Amino acid sequence: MFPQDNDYKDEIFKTVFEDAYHCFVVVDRHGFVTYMNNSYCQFLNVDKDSVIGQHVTDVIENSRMHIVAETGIEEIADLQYIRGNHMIANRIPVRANGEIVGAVGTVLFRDTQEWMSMNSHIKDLLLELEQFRKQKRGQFEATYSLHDIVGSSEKMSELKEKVKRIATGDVSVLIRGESGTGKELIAHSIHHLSERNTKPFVKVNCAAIPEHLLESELFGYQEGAFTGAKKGGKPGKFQLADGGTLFLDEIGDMPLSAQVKILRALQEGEIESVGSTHLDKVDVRIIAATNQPLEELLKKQTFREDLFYRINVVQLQIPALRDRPEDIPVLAKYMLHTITQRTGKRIDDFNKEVFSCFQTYEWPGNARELENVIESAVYLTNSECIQMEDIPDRLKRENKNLDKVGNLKQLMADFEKKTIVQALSNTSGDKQKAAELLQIGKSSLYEKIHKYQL
Ligand SMILES: Nc1ncnc2c1ncn2[C@@H]1O[C@H](COP(=O)(O)OP(=O)(O)OP(=O)(O)O)[C@@H](O)[C@H]1O
Repeated sequence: MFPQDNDYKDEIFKTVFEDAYHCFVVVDRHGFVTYMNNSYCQFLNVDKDSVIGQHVTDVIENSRMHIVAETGIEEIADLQYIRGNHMIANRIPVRANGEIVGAVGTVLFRDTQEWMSMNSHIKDLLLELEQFRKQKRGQFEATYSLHDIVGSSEKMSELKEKVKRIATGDVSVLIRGESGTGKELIAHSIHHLSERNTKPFVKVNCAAIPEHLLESELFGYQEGAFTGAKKGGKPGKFQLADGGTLFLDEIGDMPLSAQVKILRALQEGEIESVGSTHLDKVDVRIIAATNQPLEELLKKQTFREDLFYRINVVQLQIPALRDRPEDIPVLAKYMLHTITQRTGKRIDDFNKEVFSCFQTYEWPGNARELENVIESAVYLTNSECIQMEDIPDRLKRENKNLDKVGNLKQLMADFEKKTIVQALSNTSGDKQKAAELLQIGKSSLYEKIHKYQL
């Protein structure tokens, strides 16, 4: 009981919650932060006012608070990796009138020194455990989370919101976007935010496996199934991903024979390994990715319509880098930071001219191309700031052309015309499909076709 009829209620509350060593956070049933105490804000180095109302996954690395607020299942003494350390977290659902209304989380540590010695001990043990796990599972883990996806343009913010909404639950997701836009990164993040995040994340690159090996790669094989088969057989990616997520990258390159089997696995939850006489039950969530126009493949009958509808329950479209130039500076700085951390080089900025080149270049290879350009510049440069001579000529050429043309209106019209011609050619002249591809209305497309006399 509090002393003196709760006279000091506020002071006690302040001491227990605000200034205690323990970190406290409260989220609502959708995972949005409603309270965070001073210790937690200091520890995370965030501003107290600005965290309120943010989604907890945007504030706390690897948080599972939103999952507890959704499932109502408490998690006690769970190890959570935050800011380079393993902390011990308790997450408890809050109920009111029989319904879950949110969750309270605490991160426990007494003082940094004590924690550091305990943490290094745990780190050693975890490292050892990790080695065993990796040997056992062959590194089937999602290494990236939503925190690794840099970009605050409206398009990327909307995308990240959508990722958060669809991550929990088992709905199949189709991620679309040009090469190098970050499709794999998004797939990792979905897995990370889902209830399956303690289970394997297994990637299959459908384009990289020869057709005759794809079936055994996906579904495994039994001992003696074919000449050269391993003793004891081999599990396939579906078995390895059981309970977790299977990421089918470049699904547009999947041969028809494998498509039938995948469909059965998704519909019935059953697979048949090569040489087996029985079916095995599997429980996997499918995330597929492609940069191919699947609708075109349906028409050409190289992609099954039933499989398309099965995997296309939720679609995420990742915008090309050229369509969100405001993300380029922050992405470039982030990449520079990670590359210099890895290589130990002391380079901390870009020359202004380099930035302006970055923003006018088309980036056909998207974020991957940007990453490669920065990585090569880091190796080439002699200064602490990336200079024009450190970046490839192709980036400068586009910039010069732009200077020469000068007339922005004309330049934009040329680009629009070129893009429409390209869209019409990609869709074999189908205007409805071209409008969908360009994400504009059909009547707007007709107007532009008329305007450019196409
Ligand atoms: N928004 C982003 N923030 C940080 N890094 C990014 C972002 N988008 C992409 N990257 C980086 O760019 C590289 C390419 O990303 P990723 O492999 O996910 O692209 P992809 O669309 O799957 O490519 P592909 O279609 O060629 O398989 C990776 O190194 C990734 O870390």
